[in-house]
Amino acid sequence: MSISETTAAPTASGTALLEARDVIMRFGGLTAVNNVSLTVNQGEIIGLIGPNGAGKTTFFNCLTGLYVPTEGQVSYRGQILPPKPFKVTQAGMARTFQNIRLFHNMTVLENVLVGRHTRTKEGIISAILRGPGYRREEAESRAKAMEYLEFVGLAGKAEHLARNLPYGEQRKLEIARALASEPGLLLLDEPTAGMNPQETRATEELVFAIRDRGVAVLVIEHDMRFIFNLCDRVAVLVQGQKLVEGDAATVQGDERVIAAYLGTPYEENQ
Ligand SMILES: Nc1ncnc2c1ncn2[C@@H]1O[C@H](COP(=O)(O)OP(=O)(O)OP(=O)(O)O)[C@@H](O)[C@H]1O
Repeated sequence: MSISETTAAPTASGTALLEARDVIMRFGGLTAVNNVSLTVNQGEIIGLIGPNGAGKTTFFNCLTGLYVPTEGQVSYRGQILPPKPFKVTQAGMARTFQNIRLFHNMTVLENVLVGRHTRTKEGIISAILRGPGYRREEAESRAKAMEYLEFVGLAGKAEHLARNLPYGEQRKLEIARALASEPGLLLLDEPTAGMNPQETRATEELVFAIRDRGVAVLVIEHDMRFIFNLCDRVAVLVQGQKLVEGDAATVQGDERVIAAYLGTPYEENQ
């Protein structure tokens, strides 16, 4: 499928990477995402928060090609993305999942190698014949994969089976696998779910380090301390709609956000 051109809007903070415009996702009579637009620029860490069932994961699925939005448009670096996860990864967006999706009976290293397949060129015939091109590429892939494992702190466990890693390390492995596709934008769906405070702090550092490598990050998270420490901007989804978007102080001080989290309607003239 071809990727068609649109115009990428450069912004004050840098080049726009992801531009979601007026995205709507309906499941029968339920509008899970209702007209949401969001831009992520190069060098940014953007947070997506909202109460349970607000539509955050559904929006992620629309961005990453798992769902075809009912309406709206998603582009990356000015190219409209085809709604196919493989094509989205190839274009430069990688993600992790709320419910960890690793190949549990494969080793840690093999899991990262799977993440590299969108960046390898040698075809299936070459792989079967194990020609020189394939062997060279395989060696390069392994070296790169080890580099990503080193980066997330799992190099010492490269030969362990993924299923034997503690939960927090499985989340790190998912991040290494996503990074192995060399994305420009990484989408993290609840990266600290199930982590203890120490692991959460380490994940915070890891996300900063990812940004410092030149990868922008869009992150869904329920841990507010994590989000407000980390993010340049935060968008709040409530019942499928974007209620507020701004820096930490703006969002934290917004009465409507507080009301949405407490489950009480906010009256405009209070
Ligand atoms: N495949 C689907 N079919 C039908 N309804 C769905 C589907 N996926 C999500 N929904 C509904 O869409 C709404 C938004 O769900 P979603 O999982 O996106 O919310 P969320 O903000 O990610 O929630 P949480 O914080 O609990 O993960 C919910 O009402 C959910 O039940």
